[in-house]
Amino acid sequence: MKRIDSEDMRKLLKVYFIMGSVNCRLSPAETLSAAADGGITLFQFREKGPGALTGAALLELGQQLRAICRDKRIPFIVNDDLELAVALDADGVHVGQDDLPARTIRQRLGEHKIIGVSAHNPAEAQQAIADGADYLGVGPVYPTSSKDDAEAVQGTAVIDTLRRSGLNIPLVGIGGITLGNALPVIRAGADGISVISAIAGAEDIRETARAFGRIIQSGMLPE
Ligand SMILES: Cc1ncsc1CCOP(=O)(O)O
Ligand SMILES: C=C1C=NC(C)=NC1=N
Ligand SMILES: [Mg+2]
Repeated sequence: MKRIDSEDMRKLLKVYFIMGSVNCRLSPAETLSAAADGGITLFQFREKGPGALTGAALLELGQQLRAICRDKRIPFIVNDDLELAVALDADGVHVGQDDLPARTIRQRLGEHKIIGVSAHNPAEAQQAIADGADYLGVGPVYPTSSKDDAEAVQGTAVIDTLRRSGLNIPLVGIGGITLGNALPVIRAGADGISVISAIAGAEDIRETARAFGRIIQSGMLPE
């Protein structure tokens, strides 16, 4: 089996929804189903922060969300936890700079699984690419309240800098992204946007996900 093609990876990154039980207004299952009906292109199960589930409850929620993604034909990514990803037969894993290196994940999961790595500068980006990452998560682009240990807010300049340094790897922006500020992230060179609260906390989850899709699609069109 070979690695995912980068153009296919770019398509998956367009509207990349991330969530865990602590982020949801409705139940996680209702939230994910509505986001999926709104056309999200990729999902990441990220059970983290105060009140996050652990043990059997974590596994059960993961199985429930994995089943929804299988049903809706949306690839299912697990944040941080390689063993949970294996237990849930996830399509991939996303790791930060303080998690297992992508090289180790690749050896454990094999070529056909998706590996994403958080990067904040060209050096971290280059290392992730050398380690076999399929995409980078770059941010926080704007202030966020969904990650209590987020690195410094960098604006869209961080994406611009990575692209100007010649990096062509599939890349998604993340951090405080809303319908109102998503387009600059695309204009700076991201292949898509990654969102927790703007979708999970939305009044109308399906319509909000759909609106992100329209913005990304329109933002991609040449002027
Ligand atoms: C996981 C993560 N990594 C950088 S910012 C962030 C949280 C993004 O959440 P939100 O979209 O609600 O700002
Ligand atoms: C920290 C993160 C950065 N980027 C992505 C896509 N997911 C994450 N969990
Ligand atoms: Mg992490």
